[in-house]
Amino acid sequence: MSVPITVNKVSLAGRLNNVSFSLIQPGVTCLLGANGAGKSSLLMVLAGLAEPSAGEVLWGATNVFNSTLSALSGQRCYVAQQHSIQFELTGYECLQFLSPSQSATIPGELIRKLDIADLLEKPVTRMSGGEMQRIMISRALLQVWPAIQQGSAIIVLDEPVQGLDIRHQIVLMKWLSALAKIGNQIIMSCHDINIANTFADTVLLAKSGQMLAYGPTSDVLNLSNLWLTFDCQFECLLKDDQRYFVPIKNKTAF
Ligand SMILES: Nc1ncnc2c1ncn2[C@@H]1O[C@H](COP(=O)(O)OP(=O)(O)OP(=O)(O)O)[C@@H](O)[C@H]1O
Repeated sequence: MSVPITVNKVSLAGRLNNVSFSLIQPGVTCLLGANGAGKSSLLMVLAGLAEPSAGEVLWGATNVFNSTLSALSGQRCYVAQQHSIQFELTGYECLQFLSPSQSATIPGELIRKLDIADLLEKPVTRMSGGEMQRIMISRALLQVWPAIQQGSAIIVLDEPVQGLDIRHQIVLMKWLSALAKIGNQIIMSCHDINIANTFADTVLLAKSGQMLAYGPTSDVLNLSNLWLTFDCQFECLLKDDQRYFVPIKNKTAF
């Protein structure tokens, strides 16, 4: 059963200022904004990992910060923007080590969608950036696998397509869309406007720690909002009824 998320007047000292929005329906939500806009800060608050100095985050009727992290960990997972694993663990050991409550079996669907079969025996210290990213996303999804099957997981991903080649980006985003269709909430940051435009049901636009706009992707992603968000002018191209946003060279505010 899907979990609605309400962010109510959230502030985080110097990083977020009075942010409010709600995600009632399950879906893929993309958070876009310039460097330093507050995307990672907001995702950490949403995931229950950074307590706001004011305001509240509700998952259904539950105030996230009245729950313990162990109580939250079966329902929500989180992938950080940067990873640092110093140990000589294999991909398989990394999944097991970081998700000790899981059985030794890694679901075939997870292995196929993240394309990690060849990474399970490979030490993470010898993985490429994109390979490591696929293992870290797998680890997070494995943590909440039973909730994902029930359509009640909250999946918080900070720049999940960062470092992935285009094929892995598309396979991942299509899969996340399918997981959202069975009730899961996917909330992710992204620097690729066209990934958001193609796959997101909802877009949040952040600027200077505040929410500039949020709502259905087709409403929120428009040329004036993109200018306000990024200080960069875009052109909108149409092909087969699909919009593509292309930045115009030499049309930035700087
Ligand atoms: N741990 C921290 N303590 C205090 N301020 C922080 C901390 N982490 C980030 N900040 C500041 O908060 C602001 C928002 O940072 P945040 O990482 O949330 O931005 P972002 O939108 O994710 O940026 P990027 O696109 O570069 O990843 C920045 O000004 C940053 O310097």
